[in-house]
Amino acid sequence: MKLLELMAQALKIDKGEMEEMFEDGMQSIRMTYYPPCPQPEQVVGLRPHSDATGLTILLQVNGVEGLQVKRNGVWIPVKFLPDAFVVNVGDILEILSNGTYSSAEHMATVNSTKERISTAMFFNPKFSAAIGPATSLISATNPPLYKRVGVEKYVKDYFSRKLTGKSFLDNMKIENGEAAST
Ligand SMILES: O=C(O)CCC(=O)C(=O)O
Ligand SMILES: [Fe+2]
Repeated sequence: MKLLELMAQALKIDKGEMEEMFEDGMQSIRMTYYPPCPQPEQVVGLRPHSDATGLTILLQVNGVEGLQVKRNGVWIPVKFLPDAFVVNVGDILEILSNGTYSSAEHMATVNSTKERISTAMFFNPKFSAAIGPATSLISATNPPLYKRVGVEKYVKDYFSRKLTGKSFLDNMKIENGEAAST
């Protein structure tokens, strides 16, 4: 919550609005085991995606590298730092910040000799909240770029789609001329 509050401060989002969304929010965890593969270039560990979350805190448990982040269209391997977490901005934070923050597109590769274990902790708004650009940010000069939907619908829609890169987030974008409240 502290991290989210500091982000609200940096983004000039009303602190109360951030608290209202994320306090008593949903948290989940995914542990992934990537076995070694003799031909790592032939397989994908975890295919390219952005997390649909607010924030993801990732621990690369056994120090084996494999995480890659897409930046300006190029895949960049993330260096392993002992005793450090990787913090990923998720789609919900991109929406909330009305695009000021961009959710991180990432993937995981496998290693030819070493197994790899990662633990991702996902921080999400509470089920009764709505996901949309922060109302404290929206003005005539900063119109909403994303739709507003209830968390329940957001989660249902997310799990009913095939995930490729950031395609789910594209679905949340307001097309030119489309009403902001849909
Ligand atoms: O294993 C990793 O480093 C990435 C895991 C991940 O992106 C996820 O669980 O969403
Ligand atoms: Fe992820």
